[in-house]
Amino acid sequence: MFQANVFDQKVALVTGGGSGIGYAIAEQLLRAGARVFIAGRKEEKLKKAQESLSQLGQCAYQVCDIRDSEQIGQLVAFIKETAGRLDILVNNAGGQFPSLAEDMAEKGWNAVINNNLNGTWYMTQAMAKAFFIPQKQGTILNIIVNIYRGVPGMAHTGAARAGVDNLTKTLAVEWSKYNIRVNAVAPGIIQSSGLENYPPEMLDGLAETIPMKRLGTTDEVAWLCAFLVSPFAAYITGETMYVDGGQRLFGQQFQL
Ligand SMILES: CCCCCCC/C=C/C(=O)SCCNC(=O)CCNC(=O)[C@H](O)C(C)(C)COP(=O)(O)OP(=O)(O)OC[C@H]1O[C@@H](n2cnc3c(N)ncnc32)[C@H](O)[C@@H]1OP(=O)(O)O
Ligand SMILES: NC(=O)C1=CN([C@@H]2O[C@H](COP(=O)(O)OP(=O)(O)OC[C@H]3O[C@@H](n4cnc5c(N)ncnc54)[C@H](OP(=O)(O)O)[C@@H]3O)[C@@H](O)[C@H]2O)C=CC1
Repeated sequence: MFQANVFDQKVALVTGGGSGIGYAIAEQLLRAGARVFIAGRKEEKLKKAQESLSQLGQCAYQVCDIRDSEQIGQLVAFIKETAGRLDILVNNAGGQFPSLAEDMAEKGWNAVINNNLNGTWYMTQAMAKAFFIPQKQGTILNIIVNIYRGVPGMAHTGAARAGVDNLTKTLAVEWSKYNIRVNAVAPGIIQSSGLENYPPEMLDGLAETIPMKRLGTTDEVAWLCAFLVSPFAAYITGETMYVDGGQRLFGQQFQL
């Protein structure tokens, strides 16, 4: 999408870069010249992704659970040792499970809040303190979900992602003095590995509930992400952009 040198000398970290949307984001950044680190919980997945992404440029992986501060500290050390700096953080790692609000166990609620809100925060604060604030420069991009009309059928993730949406605005203001931009992207329903976590019957007829009558692709999300972390978006901060084929404005989101 960009010329090959847009991210020359830039170092990026994509959490959840071993699959789906995160992989597509890593691919776009590499194609435009960035050096890219990917992180996730499953080594086998990361290794396979890194092998294929390395055909496009410098790519390394590290196992890191975004909920674990010790592992985040090890990731900071790894990036410092191997690249010496970080310019771009894409908080893409996340997930949840469908459940009616009244059926949700306390443990399940906490697991989803911890993964999507706390994990994103731990990673953001650690990378800002280690790199962006001392460098007086950095770009953070948070991947959330379509929260425009709430998230019926997944109240836990709606609450967690709305927290990240608001954090995006707050940090954009607080950290503008360090020349750090903070934005978010809210994908609609995207044809990616992530959808394998949902029963196929939940996906039946879903395209009809979207004005564009189709699901999005991982590239269509990644193109927007690459733009938002690029110098072409230098004056955009505190913004959440939807890439959803108009879904947020139209029709029924979930069969409840
Ligand atoms: C309409 C169609 C779908 C539209 C999609 C909308 C757009 C969004 C799409 C995406 O986000 S795609 C990405 C999808 N990827 C995932 O969702 C990842 C899947 N899940 C996980 O990563 C993990 O399960 C978790 C949610 C982060 C939780 O992991 P953790 O290891 O912390 O907890 P667990 O020990 O697994 O579970 C704790 C607790 O949570 C409850 N629970 C977990 N899974 C389910 C489930 N499938 N159904 C019901 N409840 C669940 C449960 O209470 C667990 O405790 P125990 O009962 O196991 O003791
Ligand atoms: N696909 C869709 O329709 C939509 C997806 N999204 C969001 O986009 C993001 C990417 O989803 P998608 O690519 O579709 O799905 P995937 O399930 O393929 O991607 C999720 C990634 O996050 C990683 N991950 C999850 N939890 C953790 C954790 N605690 N620590 C580190 N890594 C973690 C996973 O890696 P590993 O298993 O190795 O830990 C995986 O690579 C997610 O936040 C998702 O919720 C938002 C809206 C719609």
